[in-house]
Amino acid sequence: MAGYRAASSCPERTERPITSSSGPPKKQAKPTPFEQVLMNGFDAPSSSLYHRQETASSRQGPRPPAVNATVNSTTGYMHSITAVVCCRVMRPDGTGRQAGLVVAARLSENPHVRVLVLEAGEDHSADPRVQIPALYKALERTDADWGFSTEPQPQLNGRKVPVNQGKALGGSSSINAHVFVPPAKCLVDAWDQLGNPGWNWNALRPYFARAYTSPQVDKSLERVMGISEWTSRDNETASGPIQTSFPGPASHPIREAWAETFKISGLAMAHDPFFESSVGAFSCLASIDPAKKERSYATTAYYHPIKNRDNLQVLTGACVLKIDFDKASPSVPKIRATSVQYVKDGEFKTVAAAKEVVIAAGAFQSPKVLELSGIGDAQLLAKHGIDVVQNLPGVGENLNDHLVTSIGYQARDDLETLDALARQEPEAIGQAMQEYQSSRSGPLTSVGVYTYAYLPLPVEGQHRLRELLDSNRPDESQPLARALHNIAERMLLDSKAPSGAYLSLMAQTAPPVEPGSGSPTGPVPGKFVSIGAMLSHPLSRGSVHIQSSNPFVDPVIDPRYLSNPIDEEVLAHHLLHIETIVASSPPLARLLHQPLTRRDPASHLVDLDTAKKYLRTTGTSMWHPAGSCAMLPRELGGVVDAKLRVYGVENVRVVDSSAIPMVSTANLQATVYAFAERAADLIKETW
Ligand SMILES: Cc1cc2nc3c(=O)[nH]c(=O)nc-3n(C[C@H](O)[C@H](O)[C@H](O)COP(=O)(O)OP(=O)(O)OC[C@H]3O[C@@H](n4cnc5c(N)ncnc54)[C@H](O)[C@@H]3O)c2cc1C
Repeated sequence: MAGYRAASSCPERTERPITSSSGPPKKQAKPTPFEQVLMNGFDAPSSSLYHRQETASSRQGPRPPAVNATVNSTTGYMHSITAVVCCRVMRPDGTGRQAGLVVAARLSENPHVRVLVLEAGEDHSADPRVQIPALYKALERTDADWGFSTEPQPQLNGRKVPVNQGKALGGSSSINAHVFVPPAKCLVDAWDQLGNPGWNWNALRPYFARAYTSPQVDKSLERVMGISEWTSRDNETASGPIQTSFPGPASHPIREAWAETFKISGLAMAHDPFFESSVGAFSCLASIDPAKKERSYATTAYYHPIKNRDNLQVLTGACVLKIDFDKASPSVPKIRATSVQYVKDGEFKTVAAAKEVVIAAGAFQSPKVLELSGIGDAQLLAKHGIDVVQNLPGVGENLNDHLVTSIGYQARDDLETLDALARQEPEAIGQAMQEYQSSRSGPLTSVGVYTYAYLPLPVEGQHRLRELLDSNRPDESQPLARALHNIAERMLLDSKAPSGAYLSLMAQTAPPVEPGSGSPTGPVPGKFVSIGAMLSHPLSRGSVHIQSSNPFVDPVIDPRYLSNPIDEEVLAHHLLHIETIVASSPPLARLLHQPLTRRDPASHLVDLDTAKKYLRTTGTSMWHPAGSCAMLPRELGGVVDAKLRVYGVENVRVVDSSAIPMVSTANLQATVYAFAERAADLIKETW
């Protein structure tokens, strides 16, 4: 560790001394008592579907571990194992992330395999903010969150966008918003078309069923829940560890109104979207245990039931620094990982990797672990004085994420919404707390997102889009961009393929506000239904790279949102479509105050230009970064092959959202669970 640069020589933005924590203090890290959380730490879902605006005072990076000593010990845990040792590095700071725990749980089913998980964060499963669904926003910028932000985004008026990532056992699944939705079939099939044989919908579908349990629904409720016309459901097969439910009150009128509204335009989802997802509207699931009304996630569902296995060790507060390798030589044909360096409790340690290292540090930090270990673009590594183990320029590239924004409409007075909680009204909080404590009911049982729709590009956008597709076709010098463009072209012009994912939220949201614009800056009086649209399959590609060889420095995250003009055009059309649906469709419009009243006057969209302007002002991350260690052919910039093995290295894999080459159609967690489940099978096959 002596080689790390002194703090003062590194950029001010993220560089911190490695001997002490710096930067503004975070919110209290210790779980607060239930009442205190509600009264003091509650940041209601509405304020909140999307992030707060980045401000100087809100920027708090992860606290670096206090490192005073240079210790290089070998734990011995991975030594002299009889059969296989999988040192699973669930990310450099630990192994508790979402995908990592799935793989650890599945691999350790074999008693002859010993698995070590290293997770930088702690186990927060007893924290009420993790358990109680509506409190997820209170975890932002706490010790359970890495608290990253992007570089300024030119297409978003130069804004830095907050991009949270869970720093906890269970990773982002411990702080996420619970929405549990599958990708569309065409999206998963596109992974195969990009050169990943066998990664298609038919192969992946059984792994969703292995990951989650589909809830039973009383027949008499199916109509009001908007699912009575599903010809098939995933109940028969889906019985995995993650418990799911239809969140919120079963008979909330938004469900039926939403289903009816889209049915009128021929866009009802004909079946359970986990069965065969295409286009249409549906009532969505949440990863909330239907009996306990608590978060069900990687830690509680995959790890807790097996935590006493003799062959599984999980270390929290263990931040991975780098992987050590035996370089290739005439006697060693391929580079081989030999050990992993990490820091825990201020001590540097090394653990031998007898079999494999599985990196699962998430889309922002798996590239960081590889680069710090000497795997990445040779020029970048040389710039930071890191010895090149494998020149792999795709590491940290191809970052893609969902951009989202929403429009808030004033609701009818009798509609149940979460706005009073969003405003932190003491009476509403007291009542919600009482309901939750006494009967596990009421507004704290969900985040207020009950319905989704996967929709194709509205017809009126198709002509202009064809022109844009032609004029922005990448040439042959950009093979990955060209391949993605060809896939997008097929999907965007196909009425059976979604390009936008819509959701309803029973509360107002507080998107970023431009000074002097006249838009409200915080929660306003009244009840609201917000309708959001996210860009399902972005073409814009960004990057995430180290900016120093010091492992305690944040990576530079630049998603380059909307840098491809096709993305802006597509999402602007979907935003306009929200206005069309709401204005012209009685089932949904009947739930809203008439004449329609928008929370923010700037969201009154009249044409494509106003929609684009609103998007640039308010667009933000939906927290679904993917693709930065992409599973792709090496000549397309791939980092791992279709068995998730890092190119040129014998025994290192990446299994997490970073390996997913194109982000899911909507929220990512269900896809990550299925991806990790399949990865575990692929790993087992080779042992
Ligand atoms: C605020 C928020 C809300 C979200 N809401 C939803 C939602 O409602 N529905 C949905 O489907 N998806 C949602 N997501 C996205 C979803 O949770 C993620 O896509 C998914 O959890 C990613 O899993 P992963 O395994 O790739 O990475 P992660 O779950 O982020 O795991 C990475 C892990 O690696 C650890 N780590 C990193 N570096 C190191 C290191 N050097 N050493 C040791 N450990 C390290 C991290 O601490 C973390 O635990 C949300 C995400 C966030 C952040």
